[in-house]
Amino acid sequence: MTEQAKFQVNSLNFYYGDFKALEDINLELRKNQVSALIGPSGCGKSTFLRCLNRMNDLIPATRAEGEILLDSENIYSPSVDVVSLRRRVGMVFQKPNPFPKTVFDNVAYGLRVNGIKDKRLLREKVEWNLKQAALWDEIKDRLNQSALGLSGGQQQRLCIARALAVEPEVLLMDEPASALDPIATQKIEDLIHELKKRFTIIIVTHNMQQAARVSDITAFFYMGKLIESGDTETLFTRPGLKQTEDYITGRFG
Ligand SMILES: Nc1ncnc2c1ncn2[C@@H]1O[C@H](COP(=O)(O)OP(=O)(O)OP(=O)(O)O)[C@@H](O)[C@H]1O
Repeated sequence: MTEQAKFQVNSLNFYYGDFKALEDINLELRKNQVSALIGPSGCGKSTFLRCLNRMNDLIPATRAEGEILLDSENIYSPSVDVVSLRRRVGMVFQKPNPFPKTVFDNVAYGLRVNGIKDKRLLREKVEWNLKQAALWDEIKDRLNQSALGLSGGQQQRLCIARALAVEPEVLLMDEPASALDPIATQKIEDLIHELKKRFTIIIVTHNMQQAARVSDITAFFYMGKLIESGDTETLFTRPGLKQTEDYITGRFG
């Protein structure tokens, strides 16, 4: 594992029952970088992303082989506490999924779970995280209103604030902007750019322009295999393999 690596994935296979959804994945994901996972529908991007915080464990009859090192510790080793793993490796989903609670309570939720009771400290932390998610200015007067009344883009940034509140080290994002309009998408992309200074970010996207805009490295998956990965600019301008070139130029997928 290199000095810059946050995750080192070695010989990862993943199965849903008898179906092998990921085959022999080897990949380094670096600290304070944005890594984009691209590839046609069904190629295993989301499955791979969900391996990184063992969210797939929640799906019955699934099985992982190989290892995923997070700061040198295999997250699949029996001694790993999955709850604390998921605290370290937070996740934001495609569809914004705020709790049916107030804006304030959505962000305060994880803080309270972490044992913070002091009202002033809670308020400070909620404000800080909403600022981190570039949402504070828009909604500071609506903290006590339902999160469900926010726009889709605001809800997604609220979900990011909620994920950040538990102070993760890594943020997994599964198509975080695919349900949003171009302006809200731009805000999420700007935010990703800011957040990578403090976090390691791994994003699944169907949008290749978005991968090219936001990521430092890109990994191209096809039918459960990692075909090619590397520096985003190089991958998009001088891909090493014909399969990658065909995909990024829109010849298939
Ligand atoms: N819960 C599940 N049970 C069984 N098979 C699954 C499950 N989730 C995904 N798969 C299968 O695993 C393969 C990879 O799916 P995955 O969702 O990881 O692909 P993806 O690249 O993220 O696709 P998309 O871009 O459409 O979201 C597919 O063949 C899919 O049908």
